[in-house]
Amino acid sequence: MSDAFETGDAAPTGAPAPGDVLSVRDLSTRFFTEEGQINAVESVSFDLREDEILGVVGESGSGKSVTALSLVDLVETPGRITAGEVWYRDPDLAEEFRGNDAVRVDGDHVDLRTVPPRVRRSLRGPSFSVIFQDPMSSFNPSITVGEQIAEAVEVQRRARANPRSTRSRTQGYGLGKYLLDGLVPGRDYTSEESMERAVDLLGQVGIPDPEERVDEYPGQFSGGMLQRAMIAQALAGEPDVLIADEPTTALDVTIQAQILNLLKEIQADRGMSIVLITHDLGVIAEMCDRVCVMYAGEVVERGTLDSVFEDTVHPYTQGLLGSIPDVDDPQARLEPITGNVPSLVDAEMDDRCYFADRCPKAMDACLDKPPEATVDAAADHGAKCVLADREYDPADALPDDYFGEAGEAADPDDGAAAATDGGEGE
Ligand SMILES: Nc1ncnc2c1ncn2[C@@H]1O[C@H](COP(=O)(O)OP(=O)(O)OP(=O)(O)O)[C@@H](O)[C@H]1O
Ligand code: NI
Repeated sequence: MSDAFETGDAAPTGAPAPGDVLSVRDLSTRFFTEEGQINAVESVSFDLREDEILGVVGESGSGKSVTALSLVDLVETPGRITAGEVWYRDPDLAEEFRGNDAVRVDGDHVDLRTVPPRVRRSLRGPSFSVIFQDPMSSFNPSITVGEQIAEAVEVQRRARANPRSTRSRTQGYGLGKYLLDGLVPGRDYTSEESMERAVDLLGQVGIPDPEERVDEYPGQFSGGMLQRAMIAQALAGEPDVLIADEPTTALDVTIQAQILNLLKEIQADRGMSIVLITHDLGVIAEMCDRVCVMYAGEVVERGTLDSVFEDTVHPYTQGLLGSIPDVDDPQARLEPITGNVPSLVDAEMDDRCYFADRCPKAMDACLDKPPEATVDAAADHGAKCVLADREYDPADALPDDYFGEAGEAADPDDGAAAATDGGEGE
């Protein structure tokens, strides 16, 4: 046991367990903008277990994507990870850095925040892969889909032959924003073998006639087919962890279901772990083993799907659950959570439960920031809410107008956008 966790307040979920592929501890990511410091991710902790799908859900602007980018070290300026640990299980990597004073190693886990950036980059593809909402912007339109997948295969092949050396230099356009520092892949870059593998992968993700489609350009693919191609590309490196950020949001409902099924199959066949980001609790219910609910940059409730859905503690989670369309009664009125997502500008954030101003059960006690309380240890269920420890008593409710005008219509697209001057550092 290293001293890596002797960092003051106890991380809610402790040291990484052997079955955790990823253990995130107190991760914070900030954007330092002219409007001030934006607390996009605030002390987030969770574990990703072997062979599971972990859902991350929350309204727009709750920090889901920035959390994903933080995991793969792709936060761009003016953003920066300001605190926390990202423990990744990799026995070889752990062995390589054991005894290195600058790198935190714990058993088979390595804190990726402490390894050299070159090593972190080298893990994208073979260890982590990311798929995004919009496959169109992630493919280079002037290179065939096959070549772009073959390039990802090549990257992986070279990485195997030459661990942690030049692989990032040659990473291609395929995953666009993600495999950043690429040269333009071309025929001379992609061997026949890797093209064959690309055909193979396209077949595996359910693209008909892969031998022909491999030579087509991204523009010739439908949105659903391109999303499949993107998944094929993400699989090229045979990653342990697949991070899927709203992978179906841009697709129509039938195609959405197909892509989600595909992800589920892939997960089961390969025993990989998936972080599935969505704003749709219905998708979470279909897909996930465990769930993290995010609000205003924080994980406000997390645990096994059953426990979080059945013994819901946080009124925010309850609100999200209340807004799932009922498949049996699609005409039923949904109840959106009223009010807006809060500003994440540091100077504007009160030191209280961030949901209190929208919460139907806000009490005096909510004016202090609630730590994460255990709801059900066996279900790994915790909530940052005073209701984890006590029953709601209407007698304790804050006056209706406590936070000013209540009952504004929910508008998930604005809210966090409102920013003013006067941000200050930590
Ligand atoms: N480049 C940036 N500069 C400044 N602020 C940013 C930047 N990127 C993200 N943010 C802020 O970080 C916060 C979290 O954004 P994030 O994209 O993670 O939300 P999300 O939960 O993924 O939302 P959505 O469901 O809309 O994708 C938002 O307040 C956003 O404005
Ligand atoms: Ni997002």
